[in-house]
Amino acid sequence: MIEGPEIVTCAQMRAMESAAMGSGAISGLNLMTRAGRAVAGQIRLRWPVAGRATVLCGPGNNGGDGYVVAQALAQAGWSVRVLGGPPRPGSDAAAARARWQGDVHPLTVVALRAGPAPDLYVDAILGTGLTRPPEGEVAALLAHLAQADIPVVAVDGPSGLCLDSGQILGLPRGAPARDALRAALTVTFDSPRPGHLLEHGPAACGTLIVADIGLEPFRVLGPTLPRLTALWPRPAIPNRRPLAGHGPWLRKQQSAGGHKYDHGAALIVTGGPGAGGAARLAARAALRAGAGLVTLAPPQAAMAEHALPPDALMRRAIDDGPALAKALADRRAMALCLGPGGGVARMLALLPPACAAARPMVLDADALTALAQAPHPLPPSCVLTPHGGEFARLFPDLAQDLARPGGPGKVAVLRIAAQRIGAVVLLKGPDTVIAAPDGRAAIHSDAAIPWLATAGAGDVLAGLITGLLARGLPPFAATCLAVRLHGQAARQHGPGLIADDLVEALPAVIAAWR
Ligand SMILES: NC(=O)C1=CN([C@@H]2O[C@H](COP(=O)(O)OP(=O)(O)OC[C@H]3O[C@@H](n4cnc5c(N)ncnc54)[C@H](O)[C@@H]3O)[C@@H](O)[C@H]2O)[C@@H](O)CC1
Ligand SMILES: Nc1ncnc2c1ncn2[C@@H]1O[C@H](COP(=O)(O)OP(=O)(O)O)[C@@H](O)[C@H]1O
Ligand SMILES: [K+]
Repeated sequence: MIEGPEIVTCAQMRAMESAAMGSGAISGLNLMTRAGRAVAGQIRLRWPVAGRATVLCGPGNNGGDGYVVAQALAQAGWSVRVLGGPPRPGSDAAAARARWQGDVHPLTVVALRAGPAPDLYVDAILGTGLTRPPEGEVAALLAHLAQADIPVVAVDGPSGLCLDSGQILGLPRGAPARDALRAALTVTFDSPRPGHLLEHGPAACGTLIVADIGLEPFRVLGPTLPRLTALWPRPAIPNRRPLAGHGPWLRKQQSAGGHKYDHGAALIVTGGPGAGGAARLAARAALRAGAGLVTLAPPQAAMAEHALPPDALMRRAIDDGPALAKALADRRAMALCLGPGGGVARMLALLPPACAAARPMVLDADALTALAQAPHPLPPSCVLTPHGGEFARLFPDLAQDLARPGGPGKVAVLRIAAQRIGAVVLLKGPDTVIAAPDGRAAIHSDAAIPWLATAGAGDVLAGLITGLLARGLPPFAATCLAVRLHGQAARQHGPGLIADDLVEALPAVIAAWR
């Protein structure tokens, strides 16, 4: 299957920790020691010359990790100053604090300012135990770290970032996180959490490192917790969970024979006169994805506009619903793409026969608006690719949940959307989230490729998915692979990208991944 490393929620992480401790094989203090030492190791890798560190330790286990970091850095010759809040008596954090041989100053801005300026701060104030927006002294400390021109290393996550939703608690959703803490480096444990990759997460975390602390044997992902994977970034997790192979698909080895029809055919419906560009981008991408035959379907009045390169594109006039139904009676018309530049009225007319044909299908742009206006049962193997506005038209109640601070977060909302509509749903944006009706989900962070937000990029994505569907890839896998190809094409091209470049960059991406 085409999947990336597993992402675990905070609750799953706690369940793994409990399972590990319950097995008797490892204690909480052991785990804390591994976690803290992993952070110290990453610091020493990046700052090889021992310097000064100020470690801020909160009252919970995140703070406990912090005392271990302090001890490990001090042993390596660092000059370490520790600020700490009182841990719960008898807790692992209290035990870790007792092992720290130096002073512990109060966890206050006054104490922070009283010491010499360090070379780096270690933020071990709050991790997965964050339950409310930081306020008072904690909020003041975080504001101080955010403004200081000194690198911050975050333990598990920057304090204040919800590691499930990716929202900085206390900031309105979607608000720029300019004044919030931005770590230079975040070291988390076992697997990324959704919040490292969603919303404010990527900017707040800086470089994300995932350290193995030996929890793998205690992975307790029951059937009620379907897989959530990271398509990008791909954190280095030592010795396990390599990105599963998509090479055969990229090499076109899955097909039974060598004929172009054996590689699948796709029909890309275009808009009326003057509105064919979006569908052309989608069609070119479907060809690059390896579909054997791609046909553009404009209305008769726009046919002449499509007598353009690439000559590899076929054309077939489709004026109305009956004409589409006739075209789809040809068994070779394998997969369908409806929406890019399509026009809402045309999509309203074509959606019913398209759904009736029960072919693998991508609905994008105007087809999504049409579907919102005239809800229609979808056939199996459908993929919907809305941006935020289209999503709100299709799922107004879920869009409100998404916008609510402290709400359920994108992954949970997308899972509900996919199950409700019975199709794979991909929500585009600076983080792309994909969910299938059976609960499988994936995240691709586009935060590092802002130049991908360019007109037509979504059309290319719709075409890529259609091309892979035409070749027989199941909808969730086709969508995940298309998103990875799309993102990597943007990454390899770099700034200055226009949507046409994405299409042309695909062969190099495929060549590198095969
Ligand atoms: N779960 C696991 O498998 C492991 C967890 N470890 C560490 O343990 C951390 C989780 O520890 P905890 O569950 O103790 O949680 P935290 O240490 O993240 O925070 C819990 C404490 O912070 C308080 N708190 C929550 N929100 C606050 C706010 N806005 N302002 C002030 N105080 C606030 C809570 O009341 C509680 O006292 C992880 O982030 C990680 O660093 C590691 O030791 C290794 C293994
Ligand atoms: N801020 C961003 N950073 C990076 N990529 C983004 C950002 N916003 C949107 N994208 C990506 O850009 C593409 C835009 O798609 P879409 O909104 O459908 O545009 P269009 O309809 O013009 O093709 C999607 O792949 C989306 O994930
Ligand atoms: K932290």
